[in-house]
Amino acid sequence: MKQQSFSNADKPAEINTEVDNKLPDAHRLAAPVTLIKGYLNLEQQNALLKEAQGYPFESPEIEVYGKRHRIPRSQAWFGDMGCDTKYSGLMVKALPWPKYADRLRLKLKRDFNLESNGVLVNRYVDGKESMGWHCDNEPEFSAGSDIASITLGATRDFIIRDKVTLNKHTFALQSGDLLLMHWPMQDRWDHALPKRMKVTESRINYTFRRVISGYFD
Ligand SMILES: O=C(O)CCC(=O)C(=O)O
Ligand SMILES: [Fe+2]
Repeated sequence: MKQQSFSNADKPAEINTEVDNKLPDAHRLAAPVTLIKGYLNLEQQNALLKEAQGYPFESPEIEVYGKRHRIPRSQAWFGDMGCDTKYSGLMVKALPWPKYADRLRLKLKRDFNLESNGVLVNRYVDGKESMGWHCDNEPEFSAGSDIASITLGATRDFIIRDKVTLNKHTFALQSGDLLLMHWPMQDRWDHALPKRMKVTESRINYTFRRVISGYFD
């Protein structure tokens, strides 16, 4: 596979996870997200967790500053035909939708009119696995579309950071929670899932996205 530029998420960034609550409210931009706690019930969570055990997760090796290392998590991409993407700088062809992931996509469409044609699934086996600061504004993502993020398994801190003020908000995402990242959040804010060494359980995250079909053809 041809190696291309790596994404910021895989740079060994220093992650300062301190929440900045010092700025008065008037100096903060409203966080362009909506958090829906307990969006999925236990039955729905379990069906997805079971299904995810069969996903073909991959943890590609990439080169960062001349050194090869595997990304500190594993990932799988499902989508409609032609809805390919890139992650960690590598081209990824869409695999066909698994049953429960597709049902969840339809539920998001019904509940929020969220249009998605692909989902990136990330698996973090424990708190040593992580994702660095980045934003999801790749050119293959359709303008004007929100990204829906679903958490299953371990509770982990998800941090968003204003690109200009560096003001941060932390969300302790729990199993079943939904976080909607509203367009154009990706232009104004970065986000990260920092290491949490005390976490021993695994976490699965689904981010439903809308990509431009045939972008890489
Ligand atoms: O695991 C998460 O909550 C974040 C995932 C993420 O930011 C991404 O897949 O782009
Ligand atoms: Fe992201």
